[in-house]
Amino acid sequence: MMDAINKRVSYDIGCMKSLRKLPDKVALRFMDMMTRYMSDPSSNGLNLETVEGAKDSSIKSLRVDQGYRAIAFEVARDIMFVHVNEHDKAYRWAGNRRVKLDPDTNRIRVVEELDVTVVETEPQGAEEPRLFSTVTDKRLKALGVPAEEMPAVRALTSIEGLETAEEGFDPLTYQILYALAAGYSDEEVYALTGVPEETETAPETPLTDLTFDQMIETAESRQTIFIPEDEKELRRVFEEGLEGWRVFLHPDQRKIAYRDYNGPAMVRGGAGTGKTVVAMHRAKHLADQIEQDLTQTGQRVLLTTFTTSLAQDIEANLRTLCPEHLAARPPRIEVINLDRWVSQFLKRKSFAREVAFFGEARDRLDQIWREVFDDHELPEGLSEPFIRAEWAQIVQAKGLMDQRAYLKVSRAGRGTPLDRRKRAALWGIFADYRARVVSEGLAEPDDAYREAIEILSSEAPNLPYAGVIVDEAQDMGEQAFRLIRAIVPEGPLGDRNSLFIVGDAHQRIYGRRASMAGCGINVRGRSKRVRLNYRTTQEIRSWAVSVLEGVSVDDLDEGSDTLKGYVSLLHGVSPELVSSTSEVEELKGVSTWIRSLPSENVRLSDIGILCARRADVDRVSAALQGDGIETVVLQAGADDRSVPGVRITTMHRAKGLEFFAVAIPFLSESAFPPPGALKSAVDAADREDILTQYRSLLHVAATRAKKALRVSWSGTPTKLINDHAPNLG
Ligand SMILES: Nc1ncnc2c1ncn2[C@@H]1O[C@H](COP(=O)(O)OP(=O)(O)OP(=O)(O)O)[C@@H](O)[C@H]1O
Repeated sequence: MMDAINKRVSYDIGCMKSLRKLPDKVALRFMDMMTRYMSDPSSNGLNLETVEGAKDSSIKSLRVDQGYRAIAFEVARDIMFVHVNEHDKAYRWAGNRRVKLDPDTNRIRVVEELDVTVVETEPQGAEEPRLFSTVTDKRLKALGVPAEEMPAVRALTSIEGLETAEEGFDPLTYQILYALAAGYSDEEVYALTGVPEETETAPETPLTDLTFDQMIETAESRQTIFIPEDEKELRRVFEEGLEGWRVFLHPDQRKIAYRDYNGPAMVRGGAGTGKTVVAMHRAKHLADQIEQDLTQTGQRVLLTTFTTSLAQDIEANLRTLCPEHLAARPPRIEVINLDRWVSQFLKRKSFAREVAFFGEARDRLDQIWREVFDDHELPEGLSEPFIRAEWAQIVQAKGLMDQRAYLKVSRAGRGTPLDRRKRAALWGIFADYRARVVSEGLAEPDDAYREAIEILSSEAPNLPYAGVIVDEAQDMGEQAFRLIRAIVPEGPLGDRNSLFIVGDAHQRIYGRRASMAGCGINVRGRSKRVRLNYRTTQEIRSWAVSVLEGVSVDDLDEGSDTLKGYVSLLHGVSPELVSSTSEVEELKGVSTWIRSLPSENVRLSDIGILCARRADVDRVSAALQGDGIETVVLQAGADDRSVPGVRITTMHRAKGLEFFAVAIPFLSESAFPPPGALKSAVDAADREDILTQYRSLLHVAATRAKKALRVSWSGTPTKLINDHAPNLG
């Protein structure tokens, strides 16, 4: 007999789901027993009893209270709970179950060995069409359905029947069957379950050799099995309800987050594929390493984003995922948006100039440009907006400090060519502008980044960062990445686990662009893609993708990316595309749509109305309020969903958020892109860039919707809505 202290307890997703159906007091009692056992196994031993007549001798029952039993498998040092139910039902459930090590899917499976004759005599009637009658046994097996479950699969006649029978199936089998019933192709089912296709190369360790305690730890098993690290984590997961993602990662997500890399790594993936979740788990993994390795004491992980609101959301979620790392003194994880990090760093270094991120300081920069333009003659054929764009997109983005560098620089991507003479003339203007900015005690954000890079390179201050994780990488420019590289430079001992970069260039909405290689960050061979969309239905996703049709998108490095090969976990209704005759009618339509959403499932705070322009936000808010609908205009800072009201905000601010239902109004030709945006285009190439940016913005807005999307315009719709999008005639 093994000592109780050495037992490891785990819970499969079926156990968690069965608990949710029981009275609270039973679930609480079970939680209490299990957390007490975990905190002190020797004084709170688990009295596991053999289940008489069970097919599998490792199946055990545990008395939760007089009327309820939990069912577990006890194999060597592991106790894996799989079900909790009323006494008789629990025993009946346990009778035919077996635990199975399944090398084909690299998982622990819990299967029911059904007596075929029992299935045949079920009352559905022989003529009733079977749900999977067109799917062969061979195909089901290849997708990951174990032979033992085949009779039960064959007996199913409808999706509803499948849903009712969920508890009867192994959790992975259920996922496969559900996807098949919903019409997924085999390749899509593989993406969903993470089961490797047969053509993939065989793993190094033959999986057949794995024992139960090794098999339960695979990334695949852990898609459906939760192994708590301590009683605090167990309590958190029980208490928070089944917030699936916190514990049940997709195998690809787990493999990407929980491993070592010999250098910078990158994760790409379309909207809603759980990139931010991976970034959070990565932070936890690195912080766990810091905690366990005494030589790293005092170190921390920097998790940085482009926007403030995303940093706040991530910090709040990390407080449930790994509160101990944030509460440690000093904390083992720091979450902050990069602009803020730079400001704080420069302040500590007594940088005297004010960084013009927004507001009055930015107005002051506009004023300086006006003064400079008054004092200089513009080179022939070049406009003021062109010169300002050249400054921002070339000189500042690339950190050019002298004329020589500017004369040599590649201006790839800029439409209007500039010969040497024009460049020299322009440099005179740029140098004057820069001198005036400095003498006014101001700095542009790119100046601040450059300054910080210089300080880091020359002083090599001993920053406490063991690694940096970057979310929303697509919106960060070259200087930002040079800075990130300077925060954790490659050291004499190498570059292990230094940088972890997460992003999606399809969602680039601020016009900045950097290539990793160009910034000294080599991710070659360490670049991964996550493909399963957890947020948005297949129907909404494909509409959102159609908006980007024909646009070529980079992979945040030197290559290109595509939105092909993604799969959504959910199916639903197609987006509603609504044409109105006037904006008043359009807004009335939005009110009616809000009222038509099922109020028993959808809180007002789960509805988002997303507008291109700030001015429209207030207009929509006033109109909805006029119709008696409560609204909340989102400002900076985290969104507290317990405050009631439909959320109204800009498409930019909505980045990183998600809503059950989203409406995007004012997509008429004259309003989207807003006329002002295109007026600032300095040449044809710039105009193309702006259009792409607005396509991405619409893509971002549409992919905030989980289940329902309503897109509307009055008059003629914007050209950015693709002609062959669904429902558009
Ligand atoms: N393994 C998982 N199981 C269940 N839900 C998940 C899983 N991974 C992510 N999710 C959920 O999917 C949604 C999208 O995740 P997340 O915000 O991390 O995606 P993202 O790729 O960063 O999206 P975007 O780029 O659009 O901002 C969230 O609701 C998240 O909780």
